[in-house]
Amino acid sequence: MIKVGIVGASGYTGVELIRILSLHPEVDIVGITSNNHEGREYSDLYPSLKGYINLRFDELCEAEIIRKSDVIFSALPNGHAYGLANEVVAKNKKLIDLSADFRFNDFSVYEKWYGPVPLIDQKVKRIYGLPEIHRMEMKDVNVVANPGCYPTSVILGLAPGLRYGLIKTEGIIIDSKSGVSGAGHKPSFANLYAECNESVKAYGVACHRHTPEIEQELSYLSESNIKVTFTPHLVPMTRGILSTIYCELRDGITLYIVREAFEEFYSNESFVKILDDGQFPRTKDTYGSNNCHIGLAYDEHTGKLIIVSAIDNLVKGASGQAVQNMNNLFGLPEDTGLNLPAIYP
Ligand SMILES: NC(=O)C1=CN([C@@H]2O[C@H](COP(=O)(O)OP(=O)(O)OC[C@H]3O[C@@H](n4cnc5c(N)ncnc54)[C@H](OP(=O)(O)O)[C@@H]3O)[C@@H](O)[C@H]2O)C=CC1
Ligand SMILES: CC(=O)N[C@@H](CCC(=O)OP(=O)(O)O)C(=O)O
Repeated sequence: MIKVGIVGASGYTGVELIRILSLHPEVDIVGITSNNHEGREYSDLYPSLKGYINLRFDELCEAEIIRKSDVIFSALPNGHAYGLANEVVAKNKKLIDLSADFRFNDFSVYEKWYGPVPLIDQKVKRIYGLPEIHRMEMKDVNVVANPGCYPTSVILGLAPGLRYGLIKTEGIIIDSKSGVSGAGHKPSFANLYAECNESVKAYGVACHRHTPEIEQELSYLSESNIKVTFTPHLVPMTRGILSTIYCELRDGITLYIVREAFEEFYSNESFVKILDDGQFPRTKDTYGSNNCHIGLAYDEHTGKLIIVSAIDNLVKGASGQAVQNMNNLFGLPEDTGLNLPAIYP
């Protein structure tokens, strides 16, 4: 059995990790930490998991959680995973970090958008953990940077078109919408019921910190320097991300060619589903699952390709993808413990 420790287990991605891992056939959860709930029974905080986990929260002690675990999931806010990574490397264990701390190839990009980066052990070998793109490079790493929720939906939506050179690299526009759980469980005025309910708002317009993450991976896929227009929106629902992406086809490329390319690119993937012609994703159809649904259309009027992609931000956008990465790190079939359809209706 793989011994798993979860730091930041009391947050929304933490509780989703425990929902998934408590049913994983190869996992034993050996330790959970929180900032404010030390000593408290997990199911006392989250009764939905009563009978599935029988642990109390520990105070976060990096050395202790690393000692008893084979792999640590860090579900802490940005900026907290560096110390853990250094210790993990020293003790020859693995870290899957759900924050943005290790997502950037160039740490100066992180510093510009998030803040200072402390000294990192040169032996930290890390990878951007979007398995559909990077699983082959995952073998020898000790730190997996789990992707952001918006970037997951966007990169999966654009990967085949860019990898096969079917779409133009300039002028890509991304309109994304997220449920409120994307902001975590930390209370904030902006996320109060009366602020979010019956309201939709754009935020982070022209400055959201997921823009450079999206650009890094799209540039990698297309082997060029891609800039995108990315606008996220907050919508009054709990879970889910829907991204609508507008781009231009290269000369001679048709929707038929694009659809064939998407189907081929994802033909061996367990979690990415290309919808039939004329069908478009709904967040409801991915709710609680690790699936990403993608729909495609060609707008004759403007000559644009429109790609619509839906995920559950807490599953494929965070904890499900993290477990997918763990399965890869430990040589298990990638869908182990994850092969559940969405909850519907
Ligand atoms: N929510 C989402 O959809 C997604 C989130 N992420 C990323 O995953 C990470 C976790 O997100 P999420 O679960 O939503 O966040 P939450 O705010 O819900 O949970 C954060 C967790 O970190 C703990 N924590 C907070 N501050 C500290 C601190 N200073 N020292 C130690 N522990 C601390 C909290 O403890 P306590 O409960 O005691 O406060 C809690 O366990 C973040 O980096 C986020 O950016 C990535 C993709 C999607
Ligand atoms: C709705 C909402 O607030 N969403 C969050 C997404 C947070 C996240 O997952 O981002 P990192 O892991 O990169 O910090 C936001 O826009 O900040």
